[in-house]
Formats: sequence, structure tokens, C-alpha cells
Amino acid sequence: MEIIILPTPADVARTAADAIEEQVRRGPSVLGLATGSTPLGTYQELIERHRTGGLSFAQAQAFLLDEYVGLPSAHPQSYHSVIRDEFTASVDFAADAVHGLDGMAEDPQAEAEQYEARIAAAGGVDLQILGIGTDGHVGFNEPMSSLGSRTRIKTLTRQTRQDNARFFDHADDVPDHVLTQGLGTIREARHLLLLAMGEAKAEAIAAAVEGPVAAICPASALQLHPHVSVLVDEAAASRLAHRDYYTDTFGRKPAWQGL
Ligand SMILES: N[C@@H]1[C@@H](O)[C@H](O)[C@@H](COP(=O)(O)O)O[C@@H]1O
Repeated sequence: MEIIILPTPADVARTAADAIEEQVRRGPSVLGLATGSTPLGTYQELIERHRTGGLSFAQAQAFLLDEYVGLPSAHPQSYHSVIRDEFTASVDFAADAVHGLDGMAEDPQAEAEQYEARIAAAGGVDLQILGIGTDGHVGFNEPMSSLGSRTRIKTLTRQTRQDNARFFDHADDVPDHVLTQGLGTIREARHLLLLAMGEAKAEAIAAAVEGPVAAICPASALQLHPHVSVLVDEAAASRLAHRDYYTDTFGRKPAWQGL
């Protein structure tokens, strides 16, 4: 894992956008997109680069990590709507290039299997953006998710429903169930970019990066992946025990200048 500690959330957003831009400029790319508040600065940065710097997503495809069960895609808090409103509608993805799970599918298991097949048919994900929940979840893989799990239906924890209540009118409106790519699915992406900002994520980041690989912290499964970049601001890095090791450059430029 490459642990990159940056001064501010804006630096995290810019560095993540650099990695995505580099991937997209390399040629036709498959991006894995996360929702939640963490990547919003990155998406803003990419929209700006599209508008002013000619960055194009016309050759890219995107797959969302997860979706609420029971919300139609037109619901403002469905992840279909969120990613469109926060990012994809403001750049130039081709029609039908942005894929998500159908939270209204009559057979969620069949939907999950078809989604895996669609990712495979696209050639797999080149670069996957990830946030982290305060309980260490990635996607919606809650604690005790199998480290080898595939896309499936999951029940949210009370903690995650509370954390996400801010996006809904009433706390009770947060769905109980979700469809999410599994930890095994996520680990098949070729490069993982885990982003975290703020003190509230510090404990989860420390457990994910320095803790044992264990289902109690789903993000710790990323330690098994050969190419992970963890971009954190100072606050999210504040519980890391080995900070000096991550930041020691021995006078060279930091490794992250070219993720
Ligand atoms: N399913 C999403 C995750 O993909 C996200 O990374 C995480 C953190 O959310 P936020 O970025 O808003 O803190 O929780 C949400 O529930």
C-alpha cells in the first residue's frame, strides 16, 4: 500500500483527480466510482478540468460501487441520481457508459450476478475510487463481510444508516438494504484509490492500513491488493502509528508525484 498524507482535503481531491486524469488520458478506461461526500471534491476538480482543460471522458466507462435497495433510480438519493448530479452529467461520458445496480430489481441476486458480468465484459475496472465508512466499510461491505465477497444484497448497520441520514429528509427514510460490489469484486480492480478526510475517519483508516486483515474492518481487505494508493488529509491520518515512515522521502520527491 502507498500511504500519501496530504495537508488538506483540497490536496486529496487534486491528487485523486490527477490519478484519474492520467488514467483517462491513457486511452479507453473503465472507472469505478464511489458516492458519498468524500469524492465530491475530486469530481468537482474533474468537472473543472473537463471545462477548462479539455479532459474528456468520451472513451471511458464507469461502474458504481453500490445502490440502495427500494429506491427507484429517479429518487434524488439513489446513487444513480447522485453520481449523475455530482459528476457524470457535467462531463462527456457517452450515453449508457455509466453503469449502476438496479435497486428496484425483482431478483437482487440475479441483478448482482448480471452486474458482475457487465464489469467483466467491459474488461474489468482500471481505477477504482473508494471512500471508507466510519466502521471501516467500503462500498456497502459492512463489518464481517466476507473478504472474498461478490456483488450481493446486504443489510446496513445502524451506524451506517445514522451516518447517511444526513442525505435524507428523515432518518427512517434511509433504506435498510443495499446492493454492493463485494470485497472480492472490488479487489479485482487494477488500481484502488482509497480517499479519506477528517478526524471522523482516522480510526477506520488506521485499522484499514495498520490493523490486521480482518472482517471486522472490511477496508483491511485492501491490504491483499497489489496496487493501492491511500490518500488522506492530516486529520484522517492522525491515528496512524507509522506516519514518519509514510512521509520520509530521504530528500527525494514524494512517490505519489505519479501514482
Ligand atoms: N456506500 C458509501 C461508501 O461508498 C462511502 O465511501 C462511505 C463513506 O461516506 P462519506 O464519503 O459520505 O463519508 O459510506 C457510504 O455509505
